[in-house]
Amino acid sequence: MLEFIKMHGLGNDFIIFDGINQDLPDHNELAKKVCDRHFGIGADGMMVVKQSSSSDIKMLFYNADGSQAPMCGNGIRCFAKYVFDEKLVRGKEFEVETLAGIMRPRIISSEEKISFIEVNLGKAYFSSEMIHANTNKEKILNESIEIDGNIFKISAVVVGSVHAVIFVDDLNKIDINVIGRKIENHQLFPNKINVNFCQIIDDTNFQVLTWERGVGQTLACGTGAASAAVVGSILYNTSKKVNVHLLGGTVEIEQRDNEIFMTGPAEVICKGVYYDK
Ligand SMILES: N[C@H](CCC[C@H](N)C(=O)O)C(=O)O
Repeated sequence: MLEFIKMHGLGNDFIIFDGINQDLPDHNELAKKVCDRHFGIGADGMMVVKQSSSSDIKMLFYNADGSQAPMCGNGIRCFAKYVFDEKLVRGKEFEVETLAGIMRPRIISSEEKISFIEVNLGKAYFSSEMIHANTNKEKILNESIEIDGNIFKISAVVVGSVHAVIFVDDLNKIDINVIGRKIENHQLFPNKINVNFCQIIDDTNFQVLTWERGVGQTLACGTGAASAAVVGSILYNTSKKVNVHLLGGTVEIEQRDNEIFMTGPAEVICKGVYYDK
């Protein structure tokens, strides 16, 4: 039996296991099983808490299909609430080691069910090499790609994880289940990519639809929202502080001192034991 907590950030939901005080089986297999919405607990992703040698604590993240991802924005807010509430870290500001480097959460308000958390996500990177993009171009910024006869202007960026950002005039015209999947698996991105369709409402408000690598459509993506905010400020000179509205709610993204800060909720759904065998 494995103890777990289920949480969500803006409807992007996760199972978290303490991997310090209990032994866990193969993480990739476990993620696939617990995230299954019919035969498992049901979630978009799974996180494991581990001890870190370089930071206060370490987060491992897995998608619902069992693949490992470097980082998750909504996930790390939930992770931060969990390790703070369980006193696995000391203080309201701490460092979390992830495969994408060190992230710095700060607990802004803390209640049993819901807390608000800011996370310093670090910098955005555009190099095609980091994105593992199949191109000679140094970066992919507002490049045209054709999907089913339609041209999309795509930008690719690393903010914790890899993201494609596509600005469109009208999100209602996007069939994300078709186009999201095609861009995720496009030959330009041999390692696949998360996909964010973005409509600018005004200088400080974006609407974003998310398609996640290894999951499918989700209600929100924190690092995707941050990617949209960064690309928007470069291409359209939008504000350095924007509210990104997603299907599951709103996250605030601020760029200051060359770093990206994400602020939003983390909410507990339930705790329980998972019968692995
Ligand atoms: N939902 C997450 C991102 C997960 C990224 C993952 N799907 C990948 O394969 O990179 C977020 O809130 O930032």
